[in-house]
Amino acid sequence: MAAVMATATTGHKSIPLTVPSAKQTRWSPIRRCVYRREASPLFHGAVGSNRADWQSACAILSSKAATVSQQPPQHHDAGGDAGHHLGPVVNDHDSYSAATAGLDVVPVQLPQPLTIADLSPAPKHGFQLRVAYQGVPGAYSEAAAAKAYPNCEAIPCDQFEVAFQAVEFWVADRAVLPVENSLGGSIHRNYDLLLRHRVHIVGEVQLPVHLCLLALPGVLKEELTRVMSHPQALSECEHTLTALGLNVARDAFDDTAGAAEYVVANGLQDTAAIASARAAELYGLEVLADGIQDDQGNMTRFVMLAREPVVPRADRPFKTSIVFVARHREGTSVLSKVLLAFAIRDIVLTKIESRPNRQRPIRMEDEAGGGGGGVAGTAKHFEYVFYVDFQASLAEPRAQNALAEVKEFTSFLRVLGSYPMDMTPT
Ligand SMILES: O=C(O)C(=O)C[C@]1(C(=O)O)C=C[C@@H](O)C=C1
Repeated sequence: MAAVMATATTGHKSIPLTVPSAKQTRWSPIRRCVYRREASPLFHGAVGSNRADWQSACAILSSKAATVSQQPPQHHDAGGDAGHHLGPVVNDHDSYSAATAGLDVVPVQLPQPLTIADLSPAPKHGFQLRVAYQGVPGAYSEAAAAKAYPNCEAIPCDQFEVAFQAVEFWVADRAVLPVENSLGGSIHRNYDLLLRHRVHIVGEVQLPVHLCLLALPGVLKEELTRVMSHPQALSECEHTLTALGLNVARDAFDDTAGAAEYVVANGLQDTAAIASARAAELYGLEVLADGIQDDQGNMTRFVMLAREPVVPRADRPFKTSIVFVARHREGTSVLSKVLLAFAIRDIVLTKIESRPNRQRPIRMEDEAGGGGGGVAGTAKHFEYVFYVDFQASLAEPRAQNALAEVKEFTSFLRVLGSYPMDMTPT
């Protein structure tokens, strides 16, 4: 599957562009895509509708200016034709045009995912907040970015880590990344990356995830031999897929919208993608089934990341996220001591996650309870890094006192962020 992912998301490279507007859209080269004429209702009023604005605009915003004339994809050299401000058309899979031929779609330019190679130097930009997300346009993460920062310039990234680095290297002002889903559980990769990167959680956003089964126009459900999507999305609808009679191969892909794009790019008549209705619009697929998530309340929680923390306040509901490693002498009882530090102060814990402590994955303990040396009768404990979210602001003395106590039991403690809770009605 790795090869599949590489083709879809890293086959094209971003090229620096010269644009007359304030922005330098390194992440907005041209590529062949398909696009329906209707603008998405998701993103309102964020960009002008003239062609130059549209070409210099970001992923999300370009959808607003969707009414482009039917025209073949154009080829330009970077910096060649200043009047067009287009990067080169990247067409390393000519099957794309074959696949789209005959479909009721028009070519469109969508931004390319930022790759690790695109991260320096930081581009100049105007006034819009630049928000990095993982995936391609039409991904749920793009919708989460738009919900978190309604008029933002959304920057697609091909990997979670690239989105982290985009913020660290000032290519983006924020990143919006998924951390957990109500059905599929935690997105562990992002927990691990939170520890490795010097960014702060400055907010959270919860997004209802409405999954659709998408296929090329004319394809029937009965013809499908494979569905592909982000593993999280596949796990969110596994029972419904079976109930729909789709006991077919399920292939993992980098992101939901990327899977949709891949189906179109390769003209796959026997493969469906599980992705958003917006991805169907963007890439010209048909919705075979709508709302196929196993639970209608399916929800993904994203965190907003920035270089600087927000100042904690006590006048509205806040959440605080911490990560810690137990002190060895506390042994395995440290977790209960930490939990008690919150419980006695009436602080609600909303989430606990444990991840392997890769610095020291195993701890030996002999029968007497001390450090063992690999002799007979030595217990081997897995060592963890614990992530805890609790419902209080760092501005509150009870939270400060709880953390002071937690510090006693831990060899490492970091506050990942104290930030406003997402209180938007579902
Ligand atoms: O693939 C996407 O569209 C994403 O935004 C990623 C992601 C995830 O990582 O959980 C986000 C929300 C959905 O729950 C499924 C997938």
